[in-house]
Amino acid sequence: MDDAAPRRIAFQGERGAYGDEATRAFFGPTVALVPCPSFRAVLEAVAEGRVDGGVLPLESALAGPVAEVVDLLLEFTPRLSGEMRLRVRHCLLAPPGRSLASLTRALSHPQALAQCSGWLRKHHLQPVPEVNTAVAARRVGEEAPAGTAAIASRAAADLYGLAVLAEGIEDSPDNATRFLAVGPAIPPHLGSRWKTSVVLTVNDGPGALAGVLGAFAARGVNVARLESRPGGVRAWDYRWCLDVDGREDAASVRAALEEARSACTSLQVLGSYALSD
Ligand SMILES: O=C(O)C(=O)C[C@]1(C(=O)O)C=C[C@@H](O)C=C1
Repeated sequence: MDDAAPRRIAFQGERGAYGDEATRAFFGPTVALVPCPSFRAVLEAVAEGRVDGGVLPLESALAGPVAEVVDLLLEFTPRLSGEMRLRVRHCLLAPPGRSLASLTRALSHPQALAQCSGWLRKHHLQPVPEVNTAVAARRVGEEAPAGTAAIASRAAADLYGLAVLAEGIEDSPDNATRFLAVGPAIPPHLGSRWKTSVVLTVNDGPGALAGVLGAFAARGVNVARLESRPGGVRAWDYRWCLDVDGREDAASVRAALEEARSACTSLQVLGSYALSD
């Protein structure tokens, strides 16, 4: 990689998406942004070395995991190179001149629709899924469909010539999304806190998962996330995704992983990465 050249980082969506904002927050304003049509396309670009890295949303504080991304990370197992939390402040956007009363539908990414579901119910707007918030904003800007607004960022309003009819329409002021940087490019300015992500399967039986968790508890290692995904060997077997605080090579984490491994049918460390402050 040429050190002087800006790093090429892929994200899902178009300019004005939250992935765009997260990529610039991670890598700085001089990053070369590579918009991709899907989360899978981001990981393919990273795997094939066409970009230096990618940025993906993993989980929302309000709407929970982005299941597609969780599964794609298990499929591609890219290098995990950093984590950040982005405060997500949604706006209701419409072509200039439209009033809130004239609207019946709101187009957006399913995660954004979920994060604003209370507000949409209150204003009798039907949620309509679109692949990305910025794509929703561009479509509403270009096609101006009758009665239709988009939910996206204020930056998307400016980019696509839309008016902001309401701002901060997410159902909680704590709305934020955890983004992961993947691939060889390590974001600059990460902090001193680290996490390690692990995926494991256990035998079906009493205490199997408790045995795994106990290995971390006994060494004072905090389990920050525990999530189950389908896709074990047989139907109704689960893959458990764990994030624990600390680096894989820290003595406590290493010892906990070793003990946990003996209680698992499989255990794979996906990687350790630092968090932005
Ligand atoms: O649609 C976007 O703008 C995205 O970047 C995707 C995404 C997501 O999938 O969670 C990212 C952050 C917000 O939570 C809403 C949507």
